[in-house]
Amino acid sequence: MFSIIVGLVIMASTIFYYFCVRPMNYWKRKGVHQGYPSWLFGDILRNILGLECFLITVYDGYMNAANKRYFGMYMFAKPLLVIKDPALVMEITVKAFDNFADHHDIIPTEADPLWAKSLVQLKGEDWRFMRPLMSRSFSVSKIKTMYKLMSDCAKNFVDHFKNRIETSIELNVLDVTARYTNDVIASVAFGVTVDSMNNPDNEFFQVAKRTTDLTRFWLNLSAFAALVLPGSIMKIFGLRFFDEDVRKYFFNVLQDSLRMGKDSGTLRSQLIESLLEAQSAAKKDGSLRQLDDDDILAQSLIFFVGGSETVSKLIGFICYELAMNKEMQDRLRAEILDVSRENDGEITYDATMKMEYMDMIISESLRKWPIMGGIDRICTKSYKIEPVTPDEQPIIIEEGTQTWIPIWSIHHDPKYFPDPEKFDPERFNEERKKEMYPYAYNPFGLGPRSCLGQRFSLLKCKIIIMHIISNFELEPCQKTKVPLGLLNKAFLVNPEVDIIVNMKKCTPKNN
Ligand code: HEM
Repeated sequence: MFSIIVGLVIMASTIFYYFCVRPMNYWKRKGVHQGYPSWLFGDILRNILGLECFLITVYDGYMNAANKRYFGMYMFAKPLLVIKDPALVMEITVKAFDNFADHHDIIPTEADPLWAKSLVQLKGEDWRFMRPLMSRSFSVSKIKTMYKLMSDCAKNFVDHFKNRIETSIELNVLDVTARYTNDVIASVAFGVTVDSMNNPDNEFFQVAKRTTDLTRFWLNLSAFAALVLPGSIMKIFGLRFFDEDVRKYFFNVLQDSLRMGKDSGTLRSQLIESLLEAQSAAKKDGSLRQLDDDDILAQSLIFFVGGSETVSKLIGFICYELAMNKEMQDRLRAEILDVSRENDGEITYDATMKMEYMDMIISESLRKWPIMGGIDRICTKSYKIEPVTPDEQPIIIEEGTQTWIPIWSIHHDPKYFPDPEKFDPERFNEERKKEMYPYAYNPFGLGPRSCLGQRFSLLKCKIIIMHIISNFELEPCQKTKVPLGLLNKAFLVNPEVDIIVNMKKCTPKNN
């Protein structure tokens, strides 16, 4: 009996050592700096418990690894190489793209086949096939045609508040900007008109809200579970991105929109138009790679997952910073009104693109609040990082290893952005932009896999800010949280509390 117990203890200790202790020395064995990971959970225990935002955990590790170009972390037992040095970031994302071509599976294909078809998750040849097709939908000429649709939604937003009797309104910024971004997506990606400003209970908005809430418990649980569980187990527990009813709902919306487009001879969805062209071209020439309806639906849903929360949060942070910095707000208003006067009150796409101070404000907001916080690349072909400092040795990154580009940390590193907590749009004036450390500013990622929606997001953001600032004054109120930090339970950039500011109608005097 005694020997059985001893045997079991030895077996349990050996298993524990091999699965929970030994993996936490992976980077040490390679001579790479690492922190103090805990057994089993690695460096993410506080994130799993919702005690700290993952970006802050990485930032602490980043600061502790002073003078290093990279350092190691662990997500449970999975090693993660964090790239600190902007030149090395460029090497991995651009020069060595073929070795680091893919993202890791946020949710495995087996658990959520629709999510696996979206460009964000596509891999290898499938990604190479889809990226140029999708890029057509985001060309300058396509974006220009979206200008009017976006302006209509922004005008609806402003009218909603202008028509209210109060001269000052306490605004939960993210709540209302989510409604604006929703209406834009409904219009440009699905070709339907919804009015979430005046009718926030509309079904499209309600289903979209469920899809885009990236802080929702099940999604975060799924993302953590995907680090340890095989797809088949996740499928059994229903851990996925898109619920079946969400898929069905948007599939029907898309089908209706296509049918109506065919009947009237005009298809309003800019995105679908390009994909449908590709679908019928592939059918005609009998190409091996056909596009099915789920391929198209998956790309439309990216607008929600990649492009809804991100843009509404960016607008939210800009409103917050402008409310906190009245002089900057006044200067921006003056620029907008000047451009408007020059164009007889009608601001065009080209005029919007010429607003220099607007660009500075948005760039600095994305510097201080880089919505994605970081990006990953999976090593798809093993790669050697050559040493450049005396204390470095060559390291081989093995195939399958995950790397992390800590955008938040780099954007908050005083070495690249002095006084990083200060909101200072002057960092992006023509003179200082030239002095900026190369590859340190990357809110949209970089290289062939950088954000496809960059142009679209910036335009959508400029249009609404233009409408808000030319009609209202923003100022902090009692409920405005100062300073504003990050939400602990979120993985990426989320404000710790609602962003609440006062919005006052502009009087002719302050116009
Ligand atoms: C403020 C808004 C946004 C920010 C800050 C942002 C940021 C990012 C970042 C950092 C990446 C990863 C890039 C990389 O790995 O190098 C990304 C990827 C992507 N984004 Fe965005 N994004 C925004 C809005 C949008 C919008 C509105 C759309 C679509 C309508 C969009 C579509 C995509 C797609 C499709 C990818 C994957 C590209 C690929 O893998 O080829 N994003 N975005």
